[in-house]
Amino acid sequence: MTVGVLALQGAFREHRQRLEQLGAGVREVRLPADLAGLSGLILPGGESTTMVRLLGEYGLWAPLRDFHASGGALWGTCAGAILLASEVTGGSPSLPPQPGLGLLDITVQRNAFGRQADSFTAPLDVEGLETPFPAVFIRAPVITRVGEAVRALAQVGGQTVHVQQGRVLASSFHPELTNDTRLHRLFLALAGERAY
Ligand SMILES: NC(=O)CC[C@H](N)C(=O)O
Repeated sequence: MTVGVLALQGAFREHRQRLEQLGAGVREVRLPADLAGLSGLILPGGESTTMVRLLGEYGLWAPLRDFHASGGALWGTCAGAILLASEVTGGSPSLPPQPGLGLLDITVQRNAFGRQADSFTAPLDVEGLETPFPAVFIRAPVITRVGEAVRALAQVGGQTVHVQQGRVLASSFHPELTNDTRLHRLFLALAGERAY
């Protein structure tokens, strides 16, 4: 089984390392053709406005939606979670709303923890894990609305930060920046359910 990491910008190398630590085959994805034969794809953290622009330049919007429709698992972390959302808030009021892939029925608010709590690490209780996960938040978004089909799996201070809808996972934090590989392992299990 091979999984991909979207490698346009951001923390894709760290995701790659975690996946390789677990023995998974990993491919960096930059072009539509790179998606062929993958079981899952991680969209990393970074800067979502930049990634939105690059998705257009590399012609990836429709291929990513097709990848999802054909059963590929997706996991967006931080900026990647913003890319997956059906609605994005928290951008500049003078700009049109930032577009998303719309593969996850959530509203996500960018930079939601404000300046004072710009970056922090919190032990996070995640449904499905026996002990807390050390979650690193960096100018993180929060999920302010979850659709009926979406399960909220973790919260910080009453804010939802980790969700699942079918074969799509999204996390507000950076799971690739710690040595804890449990969430990557769960993602590989989800991706492995794809039949080839
Ligand atoms: N660490 C991150 O991925 C930050 C996300 C960034 N604030 C954005 O809106 O895209």
